[in-house]
Amino acid sequence: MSFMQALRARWSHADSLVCVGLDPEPAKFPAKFANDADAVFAFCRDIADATAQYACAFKPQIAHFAALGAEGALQRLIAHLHDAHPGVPVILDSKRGDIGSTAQHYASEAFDRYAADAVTVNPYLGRDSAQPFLDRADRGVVILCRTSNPGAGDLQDLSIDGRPLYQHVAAKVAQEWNTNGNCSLVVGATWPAQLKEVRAIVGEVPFLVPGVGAQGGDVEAVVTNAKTADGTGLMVSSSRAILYASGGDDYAEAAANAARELRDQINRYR
Ligand SMILES: O=C(O)c1cc(=O)[nH]c(=O)n1[C@@H]1O[C@H](COP(=O)(O)O)[C@@H](O)[C@H]1O
Repeated sequence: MSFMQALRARWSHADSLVCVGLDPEPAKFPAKFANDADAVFAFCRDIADATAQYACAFKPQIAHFAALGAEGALQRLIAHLHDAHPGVPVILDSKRGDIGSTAQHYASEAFDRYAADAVTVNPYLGRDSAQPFLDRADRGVVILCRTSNPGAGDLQDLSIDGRPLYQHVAAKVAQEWNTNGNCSLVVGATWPAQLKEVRAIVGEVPFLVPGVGAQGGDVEAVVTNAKTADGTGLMVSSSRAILYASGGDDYAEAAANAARELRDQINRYR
């Protein structure tokens, strides 16, 4: 099953548009992990197992593992996600982008080494830099469009031919890069007006929407501005607000509650 098929099936079967972000920060782990040499894997596994029923996707963020020298834990975690939760697609958040000959290796890293179903990609180097990812028709390519951070507009809002750069990215991806139907776009939850504008440009192309929870994005505004006609089209991603909902022994239960509450809040506006 392709990433897009899996995502659509999951939206429907789990009745959820929640993407659970897996961004391990050992300093925030509960005390019981203090002497656990495999804490990064064990903590993320516990969170994933507790939240899977509320998730349309998982999104491990690679820098959180690589900075700790924990790439092996990331590899085992993704293998565990596939084994234990086979219907839930995994998006590797690595925001890659480089000349084509190097990008091939980044695509292989995401899809062959880590066995991710989808990967985040930075489009700044242009079409040939994204091509090795786009060519993997069964995998998802999640392309940065209007990011959630405060400085998103520094470059993404620069006006070119009368409209901002991020709108050019949206139009190019939807009309030219999406020949395999495997593209989605990152648009931050912190920018409701831009969510609406991009939705109007790209039709049914799915959005990855980070920025609810710790970054303060408004769930109602996200869903009403960015859902598709059938009330789907979104992977609303939250990491810290789920992962660190409790610093105590009830961390997994608290994470499950946070994911369920986010699902329910989203579903109120679909
Ligand atoms: O591509 C992403 O996932 C991403 C894009 C973006 O515009 N903003 C953004 O926050 N992210 C990622 O989404 C996650 C947000 O984490 P929380 O703010 O803790 O929910 C982090 O892993 C970020 O790297």
